[in-house]
Amino acid sequence: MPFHIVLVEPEIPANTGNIARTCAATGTHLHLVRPLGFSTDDKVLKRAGLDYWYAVNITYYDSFNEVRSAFPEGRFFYASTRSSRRYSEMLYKDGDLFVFGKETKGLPQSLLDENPGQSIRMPMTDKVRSLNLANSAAIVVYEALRQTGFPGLEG
Ligand SMILES: C[S@@+](CC[C@H](N)C(=O)[O-])C[C@H]1O[C@@H](n2cnc3c(N)ncnc32)[C@H](O)[C@@H]1O
Repeated sequence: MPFHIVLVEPEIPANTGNIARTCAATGTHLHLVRPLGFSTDDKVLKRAGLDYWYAVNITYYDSFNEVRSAFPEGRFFYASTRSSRRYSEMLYKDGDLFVFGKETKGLPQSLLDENPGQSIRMPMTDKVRSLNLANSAAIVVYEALRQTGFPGLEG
């Protein structure tokens, strides 16, 4: 079973394009929750995903609840700078879903409150407020892949 990256209302096309490329490279499915801050025809979006779009399994939703409904048995992990749990402490398994917030505001606090124990954080210095969204997604998915032995990947 693949891993899943869920982007809630992403705003910057280059980030989503970059994440799409990571998904193509890792066999991870990409889920985009509207509204998006860009058109799916956006040139920056396309360029950031290079010519790998054909290899991305991508689904669109009108709300995060739709994603929850599509994966009733899914294990959701919420990446947030407001979490106190280090991302590498969690034990991931095939089929897990990783949820990321929008670039300006992150995930709604209500989502984190409704899912206690399921949020994760990448440690940082106190010099920055957050990591870049695309970098965050790559860090988390590669940790999950590392833990599960990089199934289906070469090298
Ligand atoms: C640019 S950040 C959002 C910044 C927002 N001001 C906040 O504090 O959440 C976009 C997304 O990247 C992820 N992210 C960035 N840095 C992170 C970190 N250190 N730990 C966990 N997630 C992070 C989160 O999913 C966040 O919603």
